[in-house]
Amino acid sequence: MSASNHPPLAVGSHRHSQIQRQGDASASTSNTLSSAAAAARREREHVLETSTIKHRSKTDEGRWINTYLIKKQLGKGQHGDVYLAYDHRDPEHPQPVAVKQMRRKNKQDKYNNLRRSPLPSSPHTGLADHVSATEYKIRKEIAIMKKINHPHVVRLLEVIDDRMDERIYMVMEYLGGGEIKWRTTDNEPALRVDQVRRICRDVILGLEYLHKQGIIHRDIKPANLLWTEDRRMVKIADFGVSHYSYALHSSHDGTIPPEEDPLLKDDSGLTRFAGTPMFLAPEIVEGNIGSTGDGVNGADGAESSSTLNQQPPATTSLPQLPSPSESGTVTPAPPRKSNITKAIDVWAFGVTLYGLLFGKMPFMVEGGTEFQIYHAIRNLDWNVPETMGSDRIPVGGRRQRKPRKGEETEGYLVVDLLEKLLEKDANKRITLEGIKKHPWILRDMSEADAQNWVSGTRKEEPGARTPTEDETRGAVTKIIFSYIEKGKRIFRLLRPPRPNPSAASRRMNSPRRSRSRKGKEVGVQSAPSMGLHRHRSSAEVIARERQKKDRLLRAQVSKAQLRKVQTPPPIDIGTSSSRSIATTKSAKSSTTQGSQFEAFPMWNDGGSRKNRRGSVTSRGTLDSLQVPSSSLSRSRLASPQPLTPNSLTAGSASSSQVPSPISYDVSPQSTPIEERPRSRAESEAEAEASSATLPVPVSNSSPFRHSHDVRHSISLSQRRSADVFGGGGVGNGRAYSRQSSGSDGLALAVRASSWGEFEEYARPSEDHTSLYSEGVDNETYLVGAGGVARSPVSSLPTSGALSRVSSSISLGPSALSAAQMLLHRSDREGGDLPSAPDPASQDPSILQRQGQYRSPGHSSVTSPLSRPLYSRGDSGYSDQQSLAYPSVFDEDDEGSSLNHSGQETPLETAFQPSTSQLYQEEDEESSDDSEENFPLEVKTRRPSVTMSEASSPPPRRRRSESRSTMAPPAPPPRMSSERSERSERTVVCS
Ligand SMILES: Nc1ncnc2c1ncn2[C@@H]1O[C@H](COP(=O)(O)OP(=O)(O)OP(=O)(O)O)[C@@H](O)[C@H]1O
Repeated sequence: MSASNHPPLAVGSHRHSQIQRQGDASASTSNTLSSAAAAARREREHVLETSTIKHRSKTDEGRWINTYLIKKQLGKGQHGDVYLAYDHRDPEHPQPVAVKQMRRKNKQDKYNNLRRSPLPSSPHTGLADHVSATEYKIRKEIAIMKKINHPHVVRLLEVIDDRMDERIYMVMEYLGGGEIKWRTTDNEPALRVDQVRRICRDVILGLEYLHKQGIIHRDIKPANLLWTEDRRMVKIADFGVSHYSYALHSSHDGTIPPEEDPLLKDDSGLTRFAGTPMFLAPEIVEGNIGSTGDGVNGADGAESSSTLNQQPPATTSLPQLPSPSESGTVTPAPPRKSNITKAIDVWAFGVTLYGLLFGKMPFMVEGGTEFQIYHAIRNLDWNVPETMGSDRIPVGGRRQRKPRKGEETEGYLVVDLLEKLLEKDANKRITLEGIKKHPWILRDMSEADAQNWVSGTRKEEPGARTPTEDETRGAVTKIIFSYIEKGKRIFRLLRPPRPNPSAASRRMNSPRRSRSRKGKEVGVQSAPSMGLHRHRSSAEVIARERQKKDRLLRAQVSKAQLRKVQTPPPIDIGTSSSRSIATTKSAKSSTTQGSQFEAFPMWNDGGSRKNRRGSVTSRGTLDSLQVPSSSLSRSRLASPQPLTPNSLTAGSASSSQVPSPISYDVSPQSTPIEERPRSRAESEAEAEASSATLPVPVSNSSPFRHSHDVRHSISLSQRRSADVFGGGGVGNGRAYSRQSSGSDGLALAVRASSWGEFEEYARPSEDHTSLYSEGVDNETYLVGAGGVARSPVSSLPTSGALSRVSSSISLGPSALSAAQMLLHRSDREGGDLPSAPDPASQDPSILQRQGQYRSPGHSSVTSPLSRPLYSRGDSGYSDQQSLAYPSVFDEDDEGSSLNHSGQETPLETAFQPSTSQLYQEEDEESSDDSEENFPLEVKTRRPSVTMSEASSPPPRRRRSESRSTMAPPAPPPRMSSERSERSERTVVCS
């Protein structure tokens, strides 16, 4: 990037920049738009916190995460990848944003099972303590960024933190100018001196604001200073190692800061040695050098920084420091919080200024190790080249005679400022206030501007905000509630059907039944809840279970009777919109003609949407049925009758409409009522109405059918089919859930028994509460059957394999006998039971797909419970087969079939892979992105050195200590001259 390409830069102050912008009539429309958008964003008071990923898809345009269309990779840091995305909240004017996506756990977390030391007093300490070290850091970064609102600091706009997702997404304002390029490939300065000055002004203002907020950035360097798109302003980015100091915050005006997020105040993860080696202040590196026992600077790093005041003469020959291997064990110095002051940001700013002016680092040691760099930082003096900036302004040497007042050269002023910035004694180092008044910074400012500039930024910038009380509970509270919420959802998913006619009919008839509750209960009450009530007393549990057993036993008997009288006749409705699997792929445009329609319409839904445990039954199918208003009367429920062709009309056009994933904000007026995107509440209400009015073809003598929502009955059947027989629902054919890939008859039956056919046998191994229970360790998270669903690890065996293992291990003899009973019964009952047409039988492509594991004799199936889709002889299907189809289990159920508008998502979206597969794809995709699209744009950083004392598990440290006493550790890394940028990476060590 050549400096001459830049438009003239505004003077660094925000105010000045604005003035200049106003005067710049030639500003492009896009710039105007983007600054208007930026202004609008600035007005946004609070950082949005989104706990659910409702929409995730991959289209030709890019990847979608909720409202964000992710376009290209902007950068790659040690903490995550940053992408350019467009916020389509306003589809007319998508706004560019930067989305940083970070994994909650890195490999080290996964294998080391790191635990944070306890948080300070907080009611939520226990849970917060369970997050991984990486997630803890991410949350800290978020907590810090949530406090920030300043024109010279990158703003956080939204945090998407879905506990079911392995990643956390930080949506930030987009800075289109990218990182400051401070040197050319020839190691020459890339910027003019006046440009450097303007950058400095911006950084000073940003830093000043941060310090007043009690935030020490700790990683100031050119790479963390980003240009706005028009390159008129620079903002400070990357708070990955930043530290919030309560004392610093309160010291500025003597007031007690408002209640802060407990994470902010928690210093348990504070590492003294964090930042980028080349930019580390002497007071930070001193302990590191001292701890090597090299005898140069003291042994323990605990000496006062004032003892470093002696400035050794500049020299090119460095004393060779003994490597840790020569000096014995490396004893990490205890963290000295007192060293972590705002002075370290001032030092790093000095190093940055030096780099911008001269195109090199002040303490660069050609070919030296990091230890030698630290030694240079602490002990050696710096020198200056003859010229500075790309405009090659003469400097005049390091030691200059003081000119008369008013006759100072630019070179003299620069050196004077650098002297004060690169002062090794932190106590003597210039402060930000001093820097603001320095003549070089004030140079070329009018007196009025200078006065304005010096009078400084207020502590609370316009638009700056104090976190609300809610926010103060912030990240930690979020963790808890999201755990609880997800837990509740799982509970609902696993709750068994309650065959209590009076209660159910009461529920159905109650006008006060809340919509949301209706929506959530639909189709989810078929799994056992045994073992889920962990916190109940055992007596209570036993009593409850006994009652439940009795109830269920009665229900079983009635169900069996019920099945025998239940024969839904096929109904041809001509142009129904029921969709088979074959229509799935082309569903965007298709309206299936003349297909058969069954009294169990969802059976014909055939994979047109995700058929997964706990999901709402087909919206499309329900939509397609326009039940006459007469049938909407509740009284029909009391005496349900089979559907007749006349009672149904096809409404396929509306149901097959696939909305744009971004269209949920479209106003109702703009689209016909049937086609307009619907809210979730609306769709739930509709689904509820449809299901409530669909006559159920059951005998009047069955008291239980009345008590069930139709969707309950059907999705229960579907689910049982899917779960018991290791495959998709009847219509779906293949919609695998993670827990549904049993491979042999007995295993299948075991799973069936555990899924509620014999509900007294719970599925302890697949009990989802184990995922979320507090006492679960990382091992369980990773290898537990359910844990796979939320902690996908590529190296683990397939979920099917895990499920089988866990099932067979954890179910005892009683469960096995129950399974055998089930098998026996399914064999016995299979022939007598009513049949529903298999969509596969109507669709050759499905037959072809299923042909590998399904005998033609099974082309017609009955209630999935009564007649297994796959007989014992079929012995399920292999994991390989299951891999051929996407798993749809772990998508959020709100987002699985309905988008924000409540409409069905495009079918490709609905039939999307599991989260882990998505991750894999995303990984592949990100590498693709970086390789194909932006080979030159991606900045790859080397991973940091992490020697955090706080985050290292003690036993491991002891082992490494003992190892290091026995065998010499590897020599320290060499700092090569060619790869000097290595020193720019961020390190986190204590
Ligand atoms: N808001 C943004 N707008 C544009 N680009 C950005 C933005 N934030 C980050 N980037 C780009 O992404 C890169 C990495 O981002 P960031 O520094 O936040 O990640 P990191 O993991 O903390 O990296 P590191 O700690 O190694 O510096 C940046 O250097 C920058 O190029």
